[in-house]
Amino acid sequence: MLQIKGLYKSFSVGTPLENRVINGLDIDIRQGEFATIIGSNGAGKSTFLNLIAGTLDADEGTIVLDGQDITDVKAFRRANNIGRVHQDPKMSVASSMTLLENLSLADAKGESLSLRKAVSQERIEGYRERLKSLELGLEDKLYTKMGLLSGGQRQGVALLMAVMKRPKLLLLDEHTAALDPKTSEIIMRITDKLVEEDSITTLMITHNLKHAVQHGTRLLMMHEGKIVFDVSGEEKSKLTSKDLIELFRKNANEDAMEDRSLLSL
Ligand SMILES: Nc1ncnc2c1ncn2[C@@H]1O[C@H](COP(=O)(O)OP(=O)(O)OP(=O)(O)O)[C@@H](O)[C@H]1O
Repeated sequence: MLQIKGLYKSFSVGTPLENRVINGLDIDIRQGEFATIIGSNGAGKSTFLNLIAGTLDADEGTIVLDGQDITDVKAFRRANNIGRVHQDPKMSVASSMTLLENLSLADAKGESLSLRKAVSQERIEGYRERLKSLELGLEDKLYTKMGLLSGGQRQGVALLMAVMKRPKLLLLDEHTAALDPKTSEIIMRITDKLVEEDSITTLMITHNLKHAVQHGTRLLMMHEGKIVFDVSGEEKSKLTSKDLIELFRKNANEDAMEDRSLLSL
């Protein structure tokens, strides 16, 4: 489904601040896989997702999504097939617009202006049903501005919007990191539900080692711009947070042990 070969990305090239962030990364993600991605601060996780989404251009390498080479495809075109949720809700939803306006915008993604349909009562009822299934009390808030909703409610809506057009790929960039532990569990339950409903191929960056082992079908550890550990299936399901700390010790340097990953067990 997603094949990445020989990916490189550096910042500030040719200056004393040159930073080689992605260093020959190869990965093949199969259809329907849900991979959690962990790694110490600065390992290149967000840069990796930015390169897939096209918000950053790769220096070298190829990215193939569902058989199509998208390496040179612009980010706004890739967005037709790639849904994304960020840590900051402001990057995924329009805070000054109502919930209904946000949902209808997501619903119209990829359609030309002339083909966009008016929001019918039937559509509104459809949105209400989907919102109800999130169990976040959003079904009666269609005319509320997004900025007035709680952080958890906004991330729930952001997830719903990201999967609304059944994307080929869903990218989650620490989408629960800004939430309190209880709300973060609720958002992870919703994540699992939405991903499973449509078998969406998903990549999720997390600093929460418990989430990394409890969710998804595959786990990837990044270090210095490469995948240094890759486990799936039964092996993944047997993995514990403690095993991950051991793996950090083995695969990363001592600095990695100091970072906030260990605070989120
Ligand atoms: N647009 C950019 N311009 C310059 N440097 C950047 C840019 N984006 C990322 N970097 C640098 O690349 C390195 C890796 O950053 P990245 O955000 O990918 O790491 P990460 O693994 O997601 O870290 P964290 O867990 O802290 O979010 C960092 O040193 C960062 O400062």
